[in-house]
Amino acid sequence: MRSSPAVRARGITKFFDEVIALDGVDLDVPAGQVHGLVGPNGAGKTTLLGLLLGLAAPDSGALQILGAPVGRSLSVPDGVAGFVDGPGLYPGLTARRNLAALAALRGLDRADAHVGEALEQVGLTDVADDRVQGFSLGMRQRLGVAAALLTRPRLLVLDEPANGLDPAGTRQVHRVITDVAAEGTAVVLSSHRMDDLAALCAQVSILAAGRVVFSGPVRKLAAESGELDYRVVVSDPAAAPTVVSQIPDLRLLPGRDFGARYDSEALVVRGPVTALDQLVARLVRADVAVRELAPVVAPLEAAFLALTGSTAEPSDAGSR
Ligand SMILES: Nc1ncnc2c1ncn2[C@@H]1O[C@H](COP(=O)(O)OP(=O)(O)OP(=O)(O)O)[C@@H](O)[C@H]1O
Repeated sequence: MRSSPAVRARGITKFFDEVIALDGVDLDVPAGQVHGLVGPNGAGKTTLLGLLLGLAAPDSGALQILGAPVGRSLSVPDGVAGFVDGPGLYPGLTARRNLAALAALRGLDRADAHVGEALEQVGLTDVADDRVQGFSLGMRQRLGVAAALLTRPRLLVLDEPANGLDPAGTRQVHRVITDVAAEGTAVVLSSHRMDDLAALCAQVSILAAGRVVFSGPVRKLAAESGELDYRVVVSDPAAAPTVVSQIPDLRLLPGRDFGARYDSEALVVRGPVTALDQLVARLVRADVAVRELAPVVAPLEAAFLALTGSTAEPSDAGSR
C-alpha cells in the first residue's frame, strides 16, 4: 500500500454540458511529492482538483487515489483533504471553533490537540480565538490549510493556497506544505504564480484548454524557454548595436515596443543564453560596461506563455 502513488490518472475527461473541462488528462503524483498545476483561466485546474477531492466524478478515464480506484459515487476518498474555490469556513465562529466543529464532524479523537497543532502549523495561534469574519483573505487561506491538515491526510489538495497571502503568510504556508510533504504526504496544488511553483514543487503540470501540455520538473520547464528577450543597460548605448550585430544568434529589438515599460537607455535583445554570454564578453572587450542585464520575462513564465499559447502574463504570475 505504501508504494502506491497518491494519484494515478489516465485519460481523464470531464464535460460540463458542451464544455470539455478536462480532455485526456494523465497525472502521476507519488507519495511525498509537491505537484503544481498551472494554466490560464479556465484551463481545468479546479476541475481536476475537484475530482481528486471526490467533488465530481470523471466522465471517462481511470483515476486511482492512494491506490484505490475512484468510482462514480461522490465522496472524499479516505486519506484526502483540501479545498477548491477557497476554504469553507463559518465566519461567525472563531478560528479554533471552526476547526473544532470540523474535528467533531470527522469524529477525531483528541480533537483539541489536533486543533491546537493545526493552528500552530499555519501560524494562527495568536488569533485562534478571534472570529473568522474579521480575518483577511490570507488568514482565511491559512485557516483553510489548517482545516485540511486536521485529519493528517496522505493527499493534500489545495486550490490556489497562496491566494491573498503576504510574503510572511506565503513563507508560512510554503513551510507547512514542505513539512507535510517531507513526512510523506503528497500535495497537489494550483497556482497562477510561477515563482510559487518554482519554490515549492518538484514537478509541475501545465494545463491549457483541458489538456496537459507539459509535465515534469520545473528545471526542465525553464530549459524549454529557448530564446528569450533580455533588457540590457550599458555605459555607452551608442556603441552597443554594433557589438550586437557581430553576434550571429542575437537580434536587437525595436526599442519602441518596450519604451512604455523600460527607460529609453535600455536595449532589448533576443537570443539564446549562449549569445548573451558572447555579448557580455564582447562589450567588456570594447570597454563598454554592462550595468544591468535581465530577461524581460522570467524563463519559467516565458515557457508557460509559449506552451499555453498565451499572449498575456498568466494572471498575476510571477516575474516578481
Ligand atoms: N460547474 C461548472 N459548470 C459549467 N462549466 C464549468 C463548471 N466548472 C468549470 N466549468 C468550465 O470548465 C472549464 C475549466 O474550468 P476550471 O474552473 O476547472 O478552470 P481553472 O483552470 O481552474 O480556471 P481558473 O484559473 O480561472 O480558476 C472552464 O471552461 C469552465 O467554464
